[in-house]
Amino acid sequence: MKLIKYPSKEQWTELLKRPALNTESLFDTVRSIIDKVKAEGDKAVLEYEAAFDKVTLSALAVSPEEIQAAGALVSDDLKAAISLAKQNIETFHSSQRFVGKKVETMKGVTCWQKSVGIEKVGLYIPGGTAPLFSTVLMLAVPAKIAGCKEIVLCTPPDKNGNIHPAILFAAQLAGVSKIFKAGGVQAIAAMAYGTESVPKVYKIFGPGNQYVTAAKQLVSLRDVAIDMPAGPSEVEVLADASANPTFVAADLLSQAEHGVDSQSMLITTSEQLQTEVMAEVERQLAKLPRREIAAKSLENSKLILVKDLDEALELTNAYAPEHLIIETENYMEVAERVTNAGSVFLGSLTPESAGDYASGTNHTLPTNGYAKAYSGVSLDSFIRKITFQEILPEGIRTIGPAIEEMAANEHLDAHKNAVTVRLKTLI
Ligand SMILES: NC(=O)c1ccc[n+]([C@@H]2O[C@H](COP(=O)([O-])OP(=O)(O)OC[C@H]3O[C@@H](n4cnc5c(N)ncnc54)[C@H](O)[C@@H]3O)[C@@H](O)[C@H]2O)c1
Ligand SMILES: N[C@H](CO)Cc1c[nH]c[nH+]1
Ligand SMILES: [Zn+2]
Repeated sequence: MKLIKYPSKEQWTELLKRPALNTESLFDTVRSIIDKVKAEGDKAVLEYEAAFDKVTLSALAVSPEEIQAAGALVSDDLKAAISLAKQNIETFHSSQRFVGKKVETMKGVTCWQKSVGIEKVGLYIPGGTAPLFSTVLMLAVPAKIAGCKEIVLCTPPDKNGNIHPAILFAAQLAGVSKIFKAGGVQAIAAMAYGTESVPKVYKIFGPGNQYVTAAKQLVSLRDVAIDMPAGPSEVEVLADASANPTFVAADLLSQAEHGVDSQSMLITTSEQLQTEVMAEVERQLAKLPRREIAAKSLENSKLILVKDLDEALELTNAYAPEHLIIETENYMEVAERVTNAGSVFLGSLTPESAGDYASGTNHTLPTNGYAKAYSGVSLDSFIRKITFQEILPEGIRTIGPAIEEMAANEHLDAHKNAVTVRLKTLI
C-alpha cells in the first residue's frame, strides 16, 4: 500500500487511477471469443470451457438431479444465512416497486406509465476464484419481483464440471429458470446470441472480471442490453481520527481479497490513523487464506492523508468509488455531501460486508468511476416503464393546433395531417 501525504490537486488524476488494464489487447481477445460463440454456438462454448476453465463438459445445462443433489451438500447454517439474506434483499427491493399514476396534462389528455418486467434476463455469477452465491440472490431476487418470465443463469464450473452447491441452492431458492455451466466471455456471448442450449436473453446482468466486463460492453453495442460495467471491485474508506484502525484495515482487506485487480483506498484527515491502518493491514493480511491475492491487490491501493474533511469529500467525489465507507464523527453530515458513489456505508458498525451479503441493498455496483453516471442494480434494472396516453375530443381540440403548428415548422406535413384529419371529424 502506498502512503501519500497531502497530495496536490495536480496529483489527483494519477492518484485516483484504477489498476491499469491493457484494453486494446483485452478487447481484441474478447471480440474473437464472442465471434466464435456467435458462429458456432455450444461447440465454441465447450471449447472455451476446456481452454479457460480446464474442464471437459458433456453438456452445458445443469440437470434437475444436480440441483436436487446440491441441497444436501449445503449445511443447515448456510441455508439459514442464505434465507435471511434473501428475505432482506426481497424486503428492500420490493419497496422499490413503481406505482404509476395517471396524469391529466391538459383537460382530455391523459398520460401514464406502467412498469413491465423484462421477459428474458441473463444473470452472470462470477466463479473464477470464489463461488459468489450471494450474487445469485442480488440478481435473481429483484428479477423475480419484477416479474421476469425467463431467468437464465451462467457461472463457470470447477475442474470436475460441477457448480458450487450453494450457487445451485440459492438459484433454486430465488426462482432461477435455467442454469448453465459457462463462464467468462463465452457465457456472456451465449446469453447475448443464444446457442443450441443457452437461450438468448434481452438483458445481461452481473459482475465479473475484466474479460466478463469487456464482453458485456461489446455485446451491448448492438445486440443486448446490460446492467452496467461492474468490474473489479473497489472500496474507499473515508475516515477521521475517531475511526477504529482495526475496522478500517478489515474493510480495506475485505475488498482486496476479491481479486488482484481490486482496489482499496483510505482517505483520511488523521496522520495517526493512516499510520495505524498501515500496520493493522499487515497484521490482518498475514492471517488471511487469500493473502496472496489480497497482497497483490494492495499494490494498487493507497492510504491518502488530506488536510480536512472538505478536501476528503472533494477527492472522494472525484474518485466515485463503487463502495464508500464513512467512519467519521459526524458521518450523516458527511454522507449528505457525497455526490458520486455506488453504495455508502455509514458509521463504524456498518462494514461493506453487510451490503455484500445480507442487509438488503444490492452489491452489483458500478466500478471504475462509472458511479458518476450509473446506479447499482435495483428493481428498476429489471423493468421497463411503458408510457401510455389517451386523448379525448376536448384534448385533441386543445393541443391539436399546437401539434399542427410544430409539425408544419419541422416540415413534417404527414405529422400535421394526422391531427388535421381528426380535428375535421370533430367540427
Ligand atoms: N462490481 C461488482 O458489483 C462486483 C461484485 C462481485 C464481484 N466483482 C468482481 O468480479 C470479479 C470475479 O472475477 P473472477 O475471475 O473470480 O470470476 P469471473 O467468473 O468473472 O471470471 C472467470 C472467467 O474468466 C475467464 N477468463 C479467465 N482468464 C481468461 C483469459 N486469459 N482470456 C479469456 N477469458 C479468461 C474464464 O472464462 C473464466 O470462466 C472480481 O474482479 C470481483 O472484484 C464485482
Ligand atoms: N464486494 C463484491 C462487489 O460488490 C460483492 C461480494 C460478493 N461476495 C462478497 N462480496
Ligand atoms: Zn465483497
